[in-house]
Amino acid sequence: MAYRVLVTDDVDPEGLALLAAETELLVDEVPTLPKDELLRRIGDYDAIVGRSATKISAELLRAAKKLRVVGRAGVGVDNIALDVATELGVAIINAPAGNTVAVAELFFGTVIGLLRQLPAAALSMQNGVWDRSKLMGRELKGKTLGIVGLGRIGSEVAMRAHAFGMTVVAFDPYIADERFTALRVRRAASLDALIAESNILTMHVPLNDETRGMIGKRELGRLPARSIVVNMARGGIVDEAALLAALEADQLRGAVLDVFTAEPLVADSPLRTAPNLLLTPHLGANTVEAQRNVSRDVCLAVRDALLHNDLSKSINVAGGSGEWGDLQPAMLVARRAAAVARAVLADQGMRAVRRLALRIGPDLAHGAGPLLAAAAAGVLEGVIETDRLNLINARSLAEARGLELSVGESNELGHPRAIEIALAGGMQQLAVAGVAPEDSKPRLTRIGQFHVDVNPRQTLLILTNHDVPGVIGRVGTLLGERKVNIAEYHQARLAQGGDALAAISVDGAVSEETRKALLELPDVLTASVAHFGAE
Ligand SMILES: NC(=O)c1ccc[n+]([C@@H]2O[C@H](COP(=O)([O-])OP(=O)(O)OC[C@H]3O[C@@H](n4cnc5c(N)ncnc54)[C@H](O)[C@@H]3O)[C@@H](O)[C@H]2O)c1
Ligand SMILES: O=C(O)CC[C@@H](O)C(=O)O
Repeated sequence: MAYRVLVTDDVDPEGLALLAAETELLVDEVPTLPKDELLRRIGDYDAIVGRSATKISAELLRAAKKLRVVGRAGVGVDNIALDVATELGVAIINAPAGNTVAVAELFFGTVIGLLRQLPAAALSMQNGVWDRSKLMGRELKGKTLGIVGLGRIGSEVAMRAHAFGMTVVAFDPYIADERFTALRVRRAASLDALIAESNILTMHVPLNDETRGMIGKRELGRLPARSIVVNMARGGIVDEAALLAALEADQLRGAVLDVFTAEPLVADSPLRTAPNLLLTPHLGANTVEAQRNVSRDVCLAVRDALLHNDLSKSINVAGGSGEWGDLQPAMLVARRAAAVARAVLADQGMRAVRRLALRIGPDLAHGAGPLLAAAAAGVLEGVIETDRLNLINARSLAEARGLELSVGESNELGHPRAIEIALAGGMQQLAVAGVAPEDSKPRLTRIGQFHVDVNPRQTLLILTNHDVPGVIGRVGTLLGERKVNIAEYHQARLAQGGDALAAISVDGAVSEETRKALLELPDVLTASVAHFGAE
């Protein structure tokens, strides 16, 4: 099966060649498309790869009936309707690391340019002038650099700032003290405290509700006199009108903006003529090296998502780390154990599951997010009407139906790679457990109190019966007569002569008629069927 990939914007060819090399991928490269044309064409594609110029709106995502993956050749995903993508099960993949150094270098290039008046100097030389006295500059050495956001770019800026002899202070409540220490950066107690001592204040945070307008009139007024403000993160983090007013009032030494609330910046924007404002047209990531890096990173991840269902690079699959391949068998157990628990409870009359509690052994703790998503998908499989139930949207779809989800690590499951799903609703509860060893096939090991040992393949039939002679034979004969091939038959009992449970793995489907016929057999008490979706 071939997948179609639409590439918009200017994505570096090195990454695109990796996509084009795959016979199962058909790549169409187009320039940045007008909104309406993109809307018209998107329905044909399984994936779209682009940069910040292409807006992946809710409307576009809803029109993209085949879309499985959005690849963003860069960091910021503020051009993508992330919630809608998650709801629809569309993977969002970005390239978070490849352009970090490019932004950090542009920071020093522009700040030094501003401090040494390089744009004015270059212009004066072009105009035949030789006036050195007007072009007196300032040094970075000894100045205090205040960094808001000590993530990838903030860290690279901090490291380089030491080489210039600057004092480096940062505000980032989400970063641990150890990271500050490792970077030799002093932690500011608050944003206000950082602002109060920053000769140069630079923003390296994502744009979100917390950071929009973070630096406004009040904050600009609290900077030391003649400070510099830099925004290379996203337009809107520094309030443009307040910045303009502060520059016009000569309250600041200057500012650098690489990003704008509306891009491209309109030709007659007052920012273009503001004093001491150095503007660049969103050039942070515009180096040959950075574009090659992000293009390769995103294209490899899009390829793996489409061809190998590897969603480990997808930012909307919650909280997975480590090897995706290593988690696959455990995700299969989680999904199938949940489907078994749901099927058995449904036959006991409990259809409205209210709680799903996942417990995992310590060796699977790194995969808690994807495993919980897999379990949620197992509960919803065959129950909800959607053509795109997957690891991306399973949790949000389950929660939207009022299902409470929880996950915890446990040493009491008997195996470091064990998985237990407990479903509950009303007074009823059922736990189904399994293991996903590294060196053998995944197995279901417990259904309720019964210990079983069965590989959950296409369909699992779960029977309870009186533990009396002849039941296994009668069940086997009935299934044989109905051409249902048994792959594994595992009988478990709690005590001789009491109740017993059979976990029967069969090839193909088991019809409702066959299930009812099984219930008619002497000594069979219940019969449940869990049909598993595609792996
Ligand atoms: N100009 C460009 O071309 C360009 C290129 C790449 C990235 N960017 C932008 O730069 C920004 C930073 O990118 P990054 O790769 O370093 O991201 P990152 O996720 O590595 O770092 C962001 C940091 O901000 C911190 N943070 C979040 N909210 C905060 C808050 N309210 N107060 C203080 N700190 C907060 C986070 O803890 C994190 O450490 C993003 O907005 C990204 O879109 C711009
Ligand atoms: O060049 C781009 O597409 C934007 C780069 C940058 O802002 C990013 O988010 O990675």
